[in-house]
Amino acid sequence: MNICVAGAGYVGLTTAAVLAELGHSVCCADPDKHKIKGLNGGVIPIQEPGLPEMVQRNSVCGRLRFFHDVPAAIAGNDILIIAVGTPPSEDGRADMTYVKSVLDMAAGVMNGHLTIVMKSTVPPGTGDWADAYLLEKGIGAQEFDVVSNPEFLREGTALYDSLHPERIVIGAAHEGAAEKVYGMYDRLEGEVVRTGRREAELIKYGSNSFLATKLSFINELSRVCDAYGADITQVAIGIGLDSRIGHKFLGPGIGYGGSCLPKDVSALIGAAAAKGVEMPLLGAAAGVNASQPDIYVSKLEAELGELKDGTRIAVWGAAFKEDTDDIRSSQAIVLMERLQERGCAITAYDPVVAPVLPGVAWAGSALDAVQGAEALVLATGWSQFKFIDWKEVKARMSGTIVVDGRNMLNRKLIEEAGLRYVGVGRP
Ligand SMILES: NC(=O)C1=CN([C@@H]2O[C@H](COP(=O)(O)OP(=O)(O)OC[C@H]3O[C@@H](n4cnc5c(N)ncnc54)[C@H](O)[C@@H]3O)[C@@H](O)[C@H]2O)C=CC1
Ligand SMILES: O=C(O)[C@H]1O[C@H](OP(=O)(O)OP(=O)(O)OC[C@H]2O[C@@H](n3ccc(=O)[nH]c3=O)[C@H](O)[C@@H]2O)[C@H](O)[C@@H](O)[C@@H]1O
Repeated sequence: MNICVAGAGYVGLTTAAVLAELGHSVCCADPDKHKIKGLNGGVIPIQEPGLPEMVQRNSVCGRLRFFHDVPAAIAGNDILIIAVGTPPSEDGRADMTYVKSVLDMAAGVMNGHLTIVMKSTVPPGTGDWADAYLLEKGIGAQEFDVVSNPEFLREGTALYDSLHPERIVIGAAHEGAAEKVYGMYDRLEGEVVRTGRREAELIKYGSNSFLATKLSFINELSRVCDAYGADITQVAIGIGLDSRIGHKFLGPGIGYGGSCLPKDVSALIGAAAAKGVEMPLLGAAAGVNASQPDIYVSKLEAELGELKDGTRIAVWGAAFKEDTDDIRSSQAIVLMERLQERGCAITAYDPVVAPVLPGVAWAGSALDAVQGAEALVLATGWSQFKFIDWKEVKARMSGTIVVDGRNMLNRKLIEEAGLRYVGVGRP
């Protein structure tokens, strides 16, 4: 199939590479000239395991090409995948500027039939709105279909998730349009869920909002564990053994971050409010998440006394989770900001994220970051932090407190090195 993917970000670039890998002819288009120039020179703008090799393989054989002239790239293809950002606007609802800009570009070059696949995460009703928008622009109803095909990949495992999807959701107004979109994925094995467009749009928001709620629930329960001296890791194992609940997403920590969970929670609340529906449960999940970094500040204060000007804290991790360079809505950054507000002198280290926060010193290694620190907080779960030499950490720190914000470190090794281990929801 001849496919144009609009957007060369996390989703667009991954989707373009995977569809080329599946044998399709793919143009990936993005108005960001710098990004496209880099991609044409083999520079991958994001950190995603396996992506550089897949892009290279498919570019060399001509199945994957990159363009900054988006309308020209759309013209002549029979499928257009929209994979542009839908960031939160001021009122929390999804900002549809970029989606609208792709529709405008497509409308200018449509010639023959175009199947427009909405892969960006968009509010319920967007498919209907896009139909109406194109009709208003004078495009005939027979010239296009708009199909909802939400994306469920996770950053850090994007290629695996795209090649082994648990489900492929296709929301279409009629069977022919759904079949066309399924044709892109017929070599994949995920369960195909065919729905109407609004249902597909809500499956996406519902999934991310449920995950966010599950995380806020376990984080809230970890606060109770802290209060009662119980171990949340044992509690989570026991809860998760109920197959109706499951173990995944029961890892307590610093709260959820990233470009999607926080934004999709507020976008769903906003979409519901637009129809007069309140979502107090989801609002509470967002509230728990917003206050989760404060739990860490309190833990530090419980160990060090009141944090004051110049208290030296080392923070390991800045990305919103491990194996990505994405810092959008990173709770690690939020924590650094809250510590800065109290006057702490922070030295941070992340294996891939470059300095991002004014006033925070950036170290070249995890060990350099702890030099002279009164306390260390692990904020992002990079696996390399598990294998650190704790005796060396102890030798370099001026204090002894290690706050394991992801409950992933080996407590015994830390204590044997003469350091004090403080976990989340652990006695
Ligand atoms: N990042 C993720 O893990 C996931 C994201 N999503 C959703 O996918 C969508 C895209 O997200 P990301 O890839 O993270 O965004 P991103 O911000 O990484 O990339 C978006 C790209 O779209 C480009 N763009 C803007 N206007 C354009 C236009 N008119 N034509 C072509 N390209 C244009 C931008 O220059 C940018 O490179 C969002 O709706 C997001 O909610 C869904 C699942 C996973
Ligand atoms: O719509 C999206 O963009 C994507 O959002 C999430 O994927 P992602 O943001 O890449 O990250 P997750 O792996 O879901 O983690 C989200 C946050 O929750 C945190 N988390 C996750 C799991 C856990 O047990 N505990 C925990 O604190 C992570 O550290 C991270 O900050 C969803 O998992 C994807 O299915 C979805 O496609």
